[in-house]
Amino acid sequence: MGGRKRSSRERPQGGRQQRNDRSRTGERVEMNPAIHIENLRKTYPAAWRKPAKEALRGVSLAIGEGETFGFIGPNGAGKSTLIKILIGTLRPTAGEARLFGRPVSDAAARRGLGFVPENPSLQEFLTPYEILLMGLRLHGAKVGDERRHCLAWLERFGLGAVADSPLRGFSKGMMQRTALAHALAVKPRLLILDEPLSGLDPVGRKDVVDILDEYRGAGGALFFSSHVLHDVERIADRFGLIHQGELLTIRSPQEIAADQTGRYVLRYRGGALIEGSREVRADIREVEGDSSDLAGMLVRIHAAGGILQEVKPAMSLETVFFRTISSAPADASPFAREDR
Ligand SMILES: Nc1ncnc2c1ncn2[C@@H]1O[C@H](COP(=O)(O)OP(=O)(O)OP(=O)(O)O)[C@@H](O)[C@H]1O
Repeated sequence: MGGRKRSSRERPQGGRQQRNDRSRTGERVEMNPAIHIENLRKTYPAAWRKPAKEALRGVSLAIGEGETFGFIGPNGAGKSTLIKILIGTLRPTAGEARLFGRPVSDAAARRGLGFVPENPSLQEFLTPYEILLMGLRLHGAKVGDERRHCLAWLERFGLGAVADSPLRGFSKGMMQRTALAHALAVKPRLLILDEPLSGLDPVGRKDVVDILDEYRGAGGALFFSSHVLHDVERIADRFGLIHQGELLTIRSPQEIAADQTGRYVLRYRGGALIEGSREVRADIREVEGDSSDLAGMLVRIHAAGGILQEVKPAMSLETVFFRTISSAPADASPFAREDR
């Protein structure tokens, strides 16, 4: 942590120390990127009354040191399968996965890797402090005063007051925050997070996004999965969309934003309904219009006695993203409704 924070515009895509090598997918990549995946396939074998399942169908991807990559996809798309292969707990059926140039089957590849699964299961008789301390020792992280280091991270995640209380009785969000603190405390050069915000309340989500943004600003590589684009769009340098085991597209937030249609929704409170507006909740109204008419809409809302609450693009980023890579109508988007 620490160090000067860079904005996503300052940061080169693909992370720092980029060279002009090209992968088979045509991306500029480093010699030893944080993650390198080549034509990865995974088929779960058939089981009793269950046919074989092709969960990954030839995924190729390179993520540079210092890059933040969001892996987005609906339920069952293959996100967790790919993450399990990356952390070495699942063997691919075919293809190759490397961390910092080493095959994931090599234990040394995982040195400096911080990982948080979707539903972390932590030993309930341990305290958050003990969990973090174990992580430091396992990773051989050199931090000076271990207790102070661990407590600083626990405080960062709002767990300072319960640092020495057994995890028994912790809420799902507190477990998630303990697991995230554990992953960050080991000073990882690569963080892999499966649905890092699941189980967190809105305040917890914002805190975690801020902490991840800081980690990313200090140059760490981050690979996270999510089915909610909205929460994590701020921190990713690139997003990959996976659907039915195939990586359909990779885009930057800037490219996604450029795909917006130029139509906006203005939400206002009170006053009268203006032409084209509709009441979405008691006393809350929305009107949609073209960006060229934004000023006009504001004037009409003001004249009707309304108070502006929000201006947002007419389509959610998730809808734009999905439309970009698919001819499916927006309504058929398989993503979580949370993002709307
Ligand atoms: N152990 C398993 N045996 C058989 N099929 C599996 C197994 N694990 C996952 N699958 C199947 O593989 C596909 C991909 O699952 P995966 O868990 O990777 O998706 P996901 O994108 O992480 O989904 P979610 O967002 O719901 O966690 C799904 O169809 C799932 O049912």
